[in-house]
Amino acid sequence: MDSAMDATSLLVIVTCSTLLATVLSVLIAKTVNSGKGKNLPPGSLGLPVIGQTFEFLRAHKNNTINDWMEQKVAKYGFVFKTSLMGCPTVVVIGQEGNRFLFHNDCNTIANKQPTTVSRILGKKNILELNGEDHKRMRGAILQFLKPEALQKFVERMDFVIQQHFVDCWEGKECITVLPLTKTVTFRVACDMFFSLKDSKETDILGKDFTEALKGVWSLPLNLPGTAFHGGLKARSRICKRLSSLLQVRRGSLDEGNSSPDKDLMSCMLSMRDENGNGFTEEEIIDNVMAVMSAGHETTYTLLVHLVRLLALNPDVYHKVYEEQMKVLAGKQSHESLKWVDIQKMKYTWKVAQETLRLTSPIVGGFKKAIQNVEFASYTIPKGWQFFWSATSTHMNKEIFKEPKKFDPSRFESSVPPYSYTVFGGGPRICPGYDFTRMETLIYMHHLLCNYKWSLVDPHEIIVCDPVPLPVRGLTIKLQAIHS
Ligand code: HEM
Repeated sequence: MDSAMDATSLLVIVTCSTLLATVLSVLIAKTVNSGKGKNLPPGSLGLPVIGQTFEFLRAHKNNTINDWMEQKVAKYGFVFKTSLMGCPTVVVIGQEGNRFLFHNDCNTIANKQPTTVSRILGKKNILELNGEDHKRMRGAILQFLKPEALQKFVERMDFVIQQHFVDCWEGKECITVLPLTKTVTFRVACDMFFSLKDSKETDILGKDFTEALKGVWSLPLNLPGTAFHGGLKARSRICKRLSSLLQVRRGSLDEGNSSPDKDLMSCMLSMRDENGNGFTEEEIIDNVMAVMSAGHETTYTLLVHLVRLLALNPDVYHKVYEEQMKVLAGKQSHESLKWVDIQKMKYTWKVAQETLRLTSPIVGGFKKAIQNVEFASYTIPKGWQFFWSATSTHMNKEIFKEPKKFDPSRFESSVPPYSYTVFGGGPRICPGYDFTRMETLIYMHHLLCNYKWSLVDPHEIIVCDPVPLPVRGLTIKLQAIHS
């Protein structure tokens, strides 16, 4: 009964809001066309708006977003207007567009997230902040994520990952990669961000995070049974748990049993601005949640595709294997990896970069025009949103020759600016780059040094929900290496 009501109200709300959005878009389109810049290529504005959003979402889900974009580009060029999520949108593809969006000041073009982001991750989370507030919070997060600070964590991360291989891989002939990478990356995050090591507790928190993230990727409809409602409930459980962990971290700092560089929470608790003011509990909790959400799905998606693409490309696998064996040869038995070892894994990181180019966990992002802006001689009116597409730029054959081919050697020389945007760009470029690199390389080292593997289904379909992943989680056959 409940779910029938939910479905009906959902349909009514979607229909009403899209009708309203259609009317608004047509009105706004008229405004644009009377603006001082030349008119934007029509794209599809004015056609039934709901169709565009559904087409976009369907293409995203089926992992055919690049084909969808390619068709639009062939028809309208690299800048065109359409309507996505009920909002008039300018899609901008390519280096010039990326440069324009990443470097515009926040009084002209601001970060824009769906309302679900602030409701689930909290209104103080970094993704919601602009200007000075954003700078201050980003500075604090980078204090922990910058390479100089991360170096101290290599051994700790190495320990969690090695333990994961012992617990979940040893003695198995077959495993499914996706749930395991999800667990290990979450355990690493809990240890690094608030020193939580208990695996039962991290697994409970992990389930709540998964539910909260489903709420982020849903319609903001707070009715029992909806993903958004479940997400809000998960958020309040997470906040309760993070709040009690915060008291523990604060207590340890006050008693002198811990230091500010122990984990992200301790680092944020210890920071003071020039007036001696620290962050509030709300700011710390919202931002620990934001960092975990931004860093978790993205990283395990990369690991799953690395396992997949190495199995499909034996030549590349052999080169990665050689590199990891060289690193291993320089170590004492059971000695943990060090920062200097990570720096030796250059080819393995190129393979990861190429994996990200082909299967970017983030297809692109939305921004919003705060006032009328000019781009490529077009006037884009205040209130419109922009969509920048990472994956379409990555598939541009002018920049990446044979773009569909898996070829890590393209990263042997530097790629042109604003063409590889897997981590975004400008003042909001992903601050988790070095963390991702470190975790990925430690994981690959232990995988390559201990196992050979093959895919049970080399043709497993990839779907985006919301990140691109093999639909059945990528089952592999394992063979232990006794080195
Ligand atoms: C494969 C891994 C990852 C990918 C592909 C990725 C990608 C991105 C992208 C595209 C953005 C938006 C940039 C923009 O708007 O210009 C972003 C922002 C962000 N990422 Fe990552 N990310 C990854 C891993 C991580 C990790 C491991 C962390 C944390 C440990 C992290 C933390 C963040 C944060 C906090 C932001 C918001 C930055 C801001 O608004 O200033 N990310 N990431």
